[in-house]
Amino acid sequence: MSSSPLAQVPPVRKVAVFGGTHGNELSGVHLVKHWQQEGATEVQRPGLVAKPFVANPRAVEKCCRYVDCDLNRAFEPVNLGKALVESAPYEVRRAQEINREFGPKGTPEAYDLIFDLHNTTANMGATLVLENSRDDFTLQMCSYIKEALAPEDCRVFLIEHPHLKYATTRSIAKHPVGVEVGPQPHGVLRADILEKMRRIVRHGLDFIEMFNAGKTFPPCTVEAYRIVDRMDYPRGKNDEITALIHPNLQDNDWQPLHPGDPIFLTMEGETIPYAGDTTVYPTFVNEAAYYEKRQAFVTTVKETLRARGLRVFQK
Ligand SMILES: CC(=O)N[C@@H](CC(=O)O)C(=O)O
Ligand SMILES: [Zn+2]
Repeated sequence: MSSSPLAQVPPVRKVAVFGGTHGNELSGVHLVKHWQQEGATEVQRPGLVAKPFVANPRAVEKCCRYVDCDLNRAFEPVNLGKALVESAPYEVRRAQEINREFGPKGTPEAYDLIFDLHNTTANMGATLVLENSRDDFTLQMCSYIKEALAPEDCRVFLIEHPHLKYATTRSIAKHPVGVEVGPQPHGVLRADILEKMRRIVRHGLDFIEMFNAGKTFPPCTVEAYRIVDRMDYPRGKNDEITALIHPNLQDNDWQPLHPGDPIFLTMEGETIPYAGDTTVYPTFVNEAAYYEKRQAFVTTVKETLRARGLRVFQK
């Protein structure tokens, strides 16, 4: 009989909670400003420091996603390393500042963990966005958060992919965790959505506290949805969208989409079916911010991720 070896991971002491990576996603903006004002007592735990931080203050001030370019795509090593000219986009300059304070990305000095708070107009509920399917610590934390929120759903969305992955703000941390909660229109605050986000962060911090204190976590599995493709809207002349998300698909994030199921509805009333040849799980269905990215929804496949048993490694 063989047992999977225990993952021994250094303590997670430098933690940040980012809001306003997108300035019009208001749950994270509001929570982070609140925690900054009340002295961050709600996010402090013995054995760690959690810093609430507004990632894109200029976009927050204007209540828009970004000023020059999407901050949550700006953390490519080439961007972070390049010498800045006067005319560099605001978000590229901001990415370098953030990388200096919380990174540098990929170095031992980097923050241990960043929660990056986002909202979506899609009906995704509570979602944890992961970048790495083999990070035992983060998977164990997701498993803990999912259990703590049950019977409410909390999905895990995995953006690990050879070319669909994007260079997120949180990717400068050793353990990046995106927190995506919807549906909420951008520029709007909803108490139910904010509360879900708040509970995820609190449970996540509880987990980190227990881990740092020496608790051993047994091996676990986490059901995840791995990104496989992006689907654009049908487009006509001048690149105009010629069909809308079909009512059968609208609000049905995470529900199985079978070959031949309706995905779009044209202005003439014609239904456009899904042309793939396997069942997929759509998400980010009709996300407002993705029209400009030519993305009507994302398709995912379900996958069971395995985490080894976990214990803190003390030098
Ligand atoms: C609607 C939205 O902004 N979603 C995020 C997802 C993430 O943080 O990974 C983004 O596209 O950056
Ligand atoms: Zn966002």
